[in-house]
Amino acid sequence: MCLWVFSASNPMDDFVEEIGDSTPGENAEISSECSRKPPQIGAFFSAHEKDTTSLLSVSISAQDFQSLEIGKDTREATEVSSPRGVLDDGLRCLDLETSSSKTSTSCSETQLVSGNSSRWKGFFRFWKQQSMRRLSSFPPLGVPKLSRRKSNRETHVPISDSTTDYSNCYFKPTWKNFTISELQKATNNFSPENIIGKGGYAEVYKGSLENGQLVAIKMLTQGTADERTNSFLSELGIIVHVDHPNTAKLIGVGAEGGMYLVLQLSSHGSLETLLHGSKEKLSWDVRYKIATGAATGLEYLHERCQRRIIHRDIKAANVLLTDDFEPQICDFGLAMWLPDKLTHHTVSNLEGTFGYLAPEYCTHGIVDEKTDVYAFGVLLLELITGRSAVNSSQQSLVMWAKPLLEKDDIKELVDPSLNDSYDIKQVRCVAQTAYMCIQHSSVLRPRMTQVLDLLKGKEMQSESMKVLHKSLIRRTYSVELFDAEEYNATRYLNDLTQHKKLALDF
Ligand SMILES: Nc1ncnc2c1ncn2[C@@H]1O[C@H](COP(=O)(O)OP(=O)(O)OP(=O)(O)O)[C@@H](O)[C@H]1O
Repeated sequence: MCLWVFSASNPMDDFVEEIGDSTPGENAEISSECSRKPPQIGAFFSAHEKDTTSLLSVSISAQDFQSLEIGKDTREATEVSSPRGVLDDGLRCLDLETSSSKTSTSCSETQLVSGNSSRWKGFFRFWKQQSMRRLSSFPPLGVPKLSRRKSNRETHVPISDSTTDYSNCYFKPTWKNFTISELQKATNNFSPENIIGKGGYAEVYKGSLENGQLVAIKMLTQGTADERTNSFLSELGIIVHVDHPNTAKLIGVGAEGGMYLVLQLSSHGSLETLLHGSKEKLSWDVRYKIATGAATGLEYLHERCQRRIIHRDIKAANVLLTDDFEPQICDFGLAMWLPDKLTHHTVSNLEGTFGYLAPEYCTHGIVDEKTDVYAFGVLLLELITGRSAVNSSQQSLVMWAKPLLEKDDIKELVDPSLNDSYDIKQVRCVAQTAYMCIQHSSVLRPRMTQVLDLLKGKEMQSESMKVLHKSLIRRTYSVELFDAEEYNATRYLNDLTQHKKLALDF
């Protein structure tokens, strides 16, 4: 396996070092060192340029924009793999450019990396100018337009050096810019009765637009203005980029008097509510549909989307269900891009949800597709067992289910409320898939394409599945020992408790 590690002893020195073949144990050591290092700045600016352009049509009031400006001090810690990081870098380049004739090292490095940087400077200058002019909403005809991409490989970069030359902008946004009065009208003035969900960052209201369309309006409520702006831009940057039947759909945004995302309403709400908070129990057929649909959505994010996206908060509360129980992955607030060249990214802040956090993320802050795969394995266990990821006595579902999975004790695993009405073959497939997804060692977890094969009982048809299967069977004594020593059950629970305590203290 090839591991790429960022060296960041000086955050300005962006370079990637190939470490070479390494065992999981070696990976852990190297990554541990990485996780203490600051995130890279500006290195992947060019990799995100297409996505950043999506933000062109978002109107940000001058006040909101000031929040971005005030947030400069915290930018050093911003992950460049997030759309927010990309945006911040661009703005910083612009600030430095306008305030000083000297160009900072990070900016010049950004320019070195990005062959099109001058166009990007143009874009940010343009965007900043528009915001400074207090354009609370772009008039439809004034919106700079870029064409929507036609294929995965096509790029339409809209910005030329002539900073406000609208004729060079081909972007045609597909979402609407809502005024605050439109949103108030849709939600009966944000009546508490219209609240359909609450998360750690937002309240979500059911709304009805003038044309009768039902929507979910996500109003960011938590954190400082700065944090809200960052979170809004991060989520927006990702959600405008994704387009799949199994991901949430954006209808519009509102940036007047707050920050709002207007989403297509998923009439059945979240899987969490249906699975754990409803008297009516989901049938096995619906659960299996949700398992395969959510896997398809996550596979799209990881492998089929134009840029690889790591969701970082896969959980039952972030899977919405449409009229016909089609699952849609939502809440891209923590999502980040993983540039093609990299196998993983390390983060310094532990974010996510207890019970779904992969061991390597807890210990080393490593984020890659496999951290999502682990969380997806927990979600599969919830579907089979009907139990929550962490119960009221803080018992982890993984710890409870693992011995039963190893004994293939399906009867004990399955949600008793299903009353034996389930397809045993399907349950076995889902259970085996979950087992592989929750492996301690991330290299032993399948990729999402393999997860899909496994869920459909096709594992032996695919070559890569056979390899993975063999590697699982051939787990050597030393690998087992590594897992046991590196991250045993007790330590996992200790970590969970510690993180929870820290979160509460904070
Ligand atoms: N499009 C939608 N249709 C129906 N319900 C929705 C929709 N979007 C969100 N919800 C409901 O609102 C809840 C919170 O939404 P969301 O997860 O986006 O908020 P958040 O504050 O970002 O959450 P988190 O704390 O997980 O980061 C969801 O679990 C779901 O119940």
